[in-house]
Amino acid sequence: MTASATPARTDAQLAALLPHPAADANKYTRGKLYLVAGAAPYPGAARLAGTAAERTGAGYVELFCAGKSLLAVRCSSPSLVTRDWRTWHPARLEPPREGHPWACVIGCGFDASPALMELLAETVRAFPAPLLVDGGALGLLAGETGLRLAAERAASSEAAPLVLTPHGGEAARLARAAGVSDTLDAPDLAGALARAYHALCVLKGPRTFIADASGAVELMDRGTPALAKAGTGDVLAGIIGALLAQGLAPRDAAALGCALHAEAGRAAADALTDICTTTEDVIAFLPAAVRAIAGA
Ligand SMILES: NC(=O)C1=CN([C@@H]2O[C@H](COP(=O)(O)OP(=O)(O)OC[C@H]3O[C@@H](n4cnc5c(N)ncnc54)[C@H](OP(=O)(O)O)[C@@H]3O)[C@@H](O)[C@H]2O)[C@@H](O)CC1
Ligand SMILES: Nc1ncnc2c1ncn2[C@@H]1O[C@H](COP(=O)(O)OP(=O)(O)O)[C@@H](O)[C@H]1O
Repeated sequence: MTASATPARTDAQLAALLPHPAADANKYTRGKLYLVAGAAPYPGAARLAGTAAERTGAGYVELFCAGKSLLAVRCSSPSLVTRDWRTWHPARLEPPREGHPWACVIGCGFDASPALMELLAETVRAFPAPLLVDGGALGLLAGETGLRLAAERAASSEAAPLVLTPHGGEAARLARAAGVSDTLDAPDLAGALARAYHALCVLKGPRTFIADASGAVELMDRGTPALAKAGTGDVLAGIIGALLAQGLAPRDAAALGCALHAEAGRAAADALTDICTTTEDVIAFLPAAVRAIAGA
């Protein structure tokens, strides 16, 4: 039987979640996003996620990427603080201080290299604040080791939340690894993945379903086929990551993030046509999305 998804939230409900900065804000109180992304073949994915996070209000985005991606990202996005991911050691981080929220996004532009499995494992084990897993890292998570790491994270005393943002292909891999039927309807599949991986699951597609392990599923269907372009998923990961980094609860960050992403796609398509909209345009039209939702 298909789980029934609750309808998308109203703009007024979403507007109440927008993280406007306080008058006395600084870049750390606005929220820090650690972004572990961009293997050598995919520096663009790291840049897309990072700049989308900056546009969504994160005060500080620190990007850890492959040595070979460093120069490309640094030259194209000087405001991203960009480091070699061999210096990423989440186990050495002290938990964030009160009023200085953090989050981490890992996996945009990951390939299947075994060294990246170690990076992912250390991050799932030790990152002490909300963690979003996207892109190639979802393929690495899809296996016995990934299932065990997710269960251990959920059982640890801090139990900082885990968020997964698979597209249909990534969801099928996660499902196979967990013994979940990948023929389930999307809302049921999202719920089954949430339970199997002890996570909030944002199952992306023309209609996006946000499910948690309790069985609650929320529908977001305000997108546009103009969003069917390489890299728009990396943009969504950066947007939701920035909202988590600003202290929103995972369900709220996912609902608002998906709505902003969809609305930015619509605003870009209105201005530039559904044919000509590029992934970079989706980031450029995030202000229009914020205005549309804030004006509700
Ligand atoms: N600019 C950059 O640097 C960019 C870098 N990127 C990075 O590339 C990495 C690989 O990510 P990826 O998504 O390109 O490839 P992969 O995970 O192998 O999945 C593709 C397979 O899944 C299947 N599939 C089924 N349903 C699907 C669906 N709804 N949506 C999409 N696919 C669906 C599909 O099968 P098909 O439908 O063709 O039968 C196909 O065989 C990742 O780290 C990402 O971050 C990209 O974001 C692009 C911009
Ligand atoms: N036809 C469509 N209608 C609405 N949204 C779409 C459509 N196709 C794709 N999207 C959205 O675009 C994004 C694509 O993400 P993903 O497949 O992960 O791209 P990538 O891996 O290239 O970054 C998702 O947020 C998805 O919901």
